[in-house]
Amino acid sequence: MINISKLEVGYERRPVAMPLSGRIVAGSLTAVIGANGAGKSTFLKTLAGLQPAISGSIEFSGSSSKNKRPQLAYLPQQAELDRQFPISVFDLVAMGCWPQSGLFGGISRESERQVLDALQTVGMSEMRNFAVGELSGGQLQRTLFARLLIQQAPLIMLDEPFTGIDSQTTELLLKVIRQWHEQGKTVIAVLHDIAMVARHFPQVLFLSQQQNIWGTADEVLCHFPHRDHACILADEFSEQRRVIS
Ligand SMILES: Nc1ncnc2c1ncn2[C@@H]1O[C@H](COP(=O)(O)OP(=O)(O)OP(=O)(O)O)[C@@H](O)[C@H]1O
Repeated sequence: MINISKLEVGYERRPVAMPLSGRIVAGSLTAVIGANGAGKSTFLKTLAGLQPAISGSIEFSGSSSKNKRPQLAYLPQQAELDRQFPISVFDLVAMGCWPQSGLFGGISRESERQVLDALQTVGMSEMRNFAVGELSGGQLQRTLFARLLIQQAPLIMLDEPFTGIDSQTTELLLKVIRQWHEQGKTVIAVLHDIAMVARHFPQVLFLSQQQNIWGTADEVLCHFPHRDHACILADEFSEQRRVIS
């Protein structure tokens, strides 16, 4: 369980969104939505401990040591990745074993098998010796999901995992997310496609400069008259069904 209280996220003491309070229940599947610049990525980075909070608190309960961030797997936006880093698909996925193997340790037979299994799950087995720089956006995203798979973290955070990704890859990766959910992992994903959120994400957090709304998909998405839209525009939000701020 993650308890969030009066959390302000932003840069150089300047908040980029309204203070946020709520909780993320263990095993839940949450979409974070909002217009461009609403603070979704900043919120996710703050939750992951990659960005300091301006004020408020984030408490993790249920992990072995009280209020210690549990092991988490974080997928940044593709734009933040260095595609030219000289590494093969196999080695990029094997980096997910570092917590077990250490930075300079070779990977065990068992880890090697896990890497190959993960590559198979995302349909990248035959490209395992390709350099990452040679991959298409969809192939790179499959590879990064394979790395998330072998990290075996109970908490998974995904920042716009489907932006610019082809529909076949999106369907495959949505299946991986569904499996994580069935295994009881907590998954939080920043998304833009409301129709996809409505279909696949039971919990939704809507961030905006004016207010935040957090609840079930029905509670939150009823504010959007065009639930079949593929993107969220700030002026699409309907005030009439306001629930919480
Ligand atoms: N490193 C940074 N330093 C200062 N301001 C930043 C930094 N990164 C983002 N911002 C600003 O913080 C605000 C929120 O950015 P953020 O990336 O969290 O929004 P977002 O909701 O994820 O947007 P998008 O949907 O476009 O990815 C924006 O106004 C952005 O310009």
